[in-house]
Amino acid sequence: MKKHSILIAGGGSTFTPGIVMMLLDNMDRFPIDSLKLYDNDEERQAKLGRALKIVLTEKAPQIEFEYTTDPEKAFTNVDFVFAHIRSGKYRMRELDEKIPLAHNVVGQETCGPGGIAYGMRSIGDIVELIDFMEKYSPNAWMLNYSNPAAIVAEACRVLRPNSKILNICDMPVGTLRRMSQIVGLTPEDLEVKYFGLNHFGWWTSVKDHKGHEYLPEIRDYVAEHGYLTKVEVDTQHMDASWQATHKKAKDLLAIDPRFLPNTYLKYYLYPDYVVEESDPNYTRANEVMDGREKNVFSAAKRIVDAGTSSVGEFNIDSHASFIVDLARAIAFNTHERMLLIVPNNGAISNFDDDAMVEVPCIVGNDGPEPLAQGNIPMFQRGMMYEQVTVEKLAVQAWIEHDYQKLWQALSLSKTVPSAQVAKELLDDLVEANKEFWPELKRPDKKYGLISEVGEEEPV
Ligand SMILES: NC(=O)c1ccc[n+]([C@@H]2O[C@H](COP(=O)([O-])OP(=O)(O)OC[C@H]3O[C@@H](n4cnc5c(N)ncnc54)[C@H](O)[C@@H]3O)[C@@H](O)[C@H]2O)c1
Ligand SMILES: O=P(O)(O)OC[C@H]1O[C@H](O[C@H]2[C@H](O)[C@@H](O)[C@@H](O)O[C@@H]2CO)[C@H](O)[C@@H](O)[C@@H]1O
Ligand SMILES: [Mn+2]
Repeated sequence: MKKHSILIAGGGSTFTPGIVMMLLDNMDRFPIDSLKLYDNDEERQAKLGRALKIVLTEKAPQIEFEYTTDPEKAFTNVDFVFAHIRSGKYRMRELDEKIPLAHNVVGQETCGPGGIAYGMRSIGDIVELIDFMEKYSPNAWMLNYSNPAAIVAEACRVLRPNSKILNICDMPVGTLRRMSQIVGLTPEDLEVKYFGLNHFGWWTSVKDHKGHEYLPEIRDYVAEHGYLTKVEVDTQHMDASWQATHKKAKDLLAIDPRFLPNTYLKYYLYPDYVVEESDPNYTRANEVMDGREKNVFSAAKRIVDAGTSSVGEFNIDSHASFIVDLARAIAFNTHERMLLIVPNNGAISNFDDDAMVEVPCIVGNDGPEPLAQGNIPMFQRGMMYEQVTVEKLAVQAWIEHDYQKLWQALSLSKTVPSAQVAKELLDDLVEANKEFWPELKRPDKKYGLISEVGEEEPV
């Protein structure tokens, strides 16, 4: 079996150790002979790199391993780039969440104004990674988890339409794992139909391989418990805020019980509830910094201090298995069925061809072949059209350095109550993101000012 060479870009990510452990666990079905880490933060990456060197020396000494901040060293001679960078790191994620909340608007990593702000930081960094890959390993594939995946995917479609990059999300696989537990099966037993955008979609069918439809049974469960399962199936998402998110799915189901909702829809359908439930002084970024980040980096430190991997725990989960399965599907032409973010091109027949949608695909050597999902109903189509336009406007704003388009993107987001709030928020986000965003061209003063209440002259 051919052995592959993997680069993990964002080597200092909290998800890097899990993916490395998953690669080691899959050596019989996806053997590798070289593994490299690349990050632009030398110190952060070295903390994990030193620990992983010990793990690999003990468990798979035949794999060549290195970590580097040099793009040429990193991207040369690789078959796959697994990318999961966080432009602006947790410091900026915290602001993406807290700035909107200060305006009583949803504060979330990938949805609403926070997601748009993060997108404006990510686009340039992802394009840079693609360009490194194409320069140093022109035949490689990039499998990209870096968020916000919807905006990143649209930017790739527009800016690098022929590049071998696949944008992916672990939410559908994580939720499928929950669904399979609800009906007493495993994810491998089930095959789904799904349509939507990233973090914005619906399951229309969940069948076993004999064709039995489980959606009604899962629906009955979700109507009562959301996706909260009796036995925790997820090593990452035990935190209170995620439990609340899984539970809230029951209210997402209520608005259209024909389909099973993606949990992220809560930010669009119940934004007032989300704001009410949020603590503007302690958001998910704080929970992650105090939880996953501390756990991963302290496990790494224990390994480095002891000089052996037997003292530290790195978890593997569906996030890691999905990216490894995807690489294997491409490498060995397995034609597995997976949910990916791809140009629509008719997959959803009554939706725009040039929208980046999330649908099931068959994956082989040539990448994904999207499966037709047919027509979608008016309610979902309307919501998706609004949201995809937000994402497209944000990408155009980045490309054209256009303040007006970004203001439009924020105003159109279902999470933002008015153009007035959108503008106040945007001005705070511009200020916070000075280091990262392109400088935006301001609107024509003659038209671009909002009048204060009571300021209008009588005609
Ligand atoms: N698509 C999905 O479903 C999914 C699931 C989980 C995580 N993610 C994403 O994975 C990424 C990593 O998440 P995390 O919580 O582990 O973050 P993290 O901050 O722990 O790791 C990100 C790493 O990227 C590095 N980095 C930032 N900009 C870079 C650049 N331009 N070049 C190289 N390295 C760079 C940082 O130094 C950091 O070490 C985030 O984008 C997150 O949103 C996506
Ligand atoms: O708040 P975070 O940083 O913990 O996670 C944000 C990410 O959440 C989703 O990924 C989850 C996934 O839904 C869950 O099933 C499990 O596998 O863990 C994942 C990561 O923690 C989401 O899909 C990502 O886009 C977010 O970045
Ligand atoms: Mn995701």
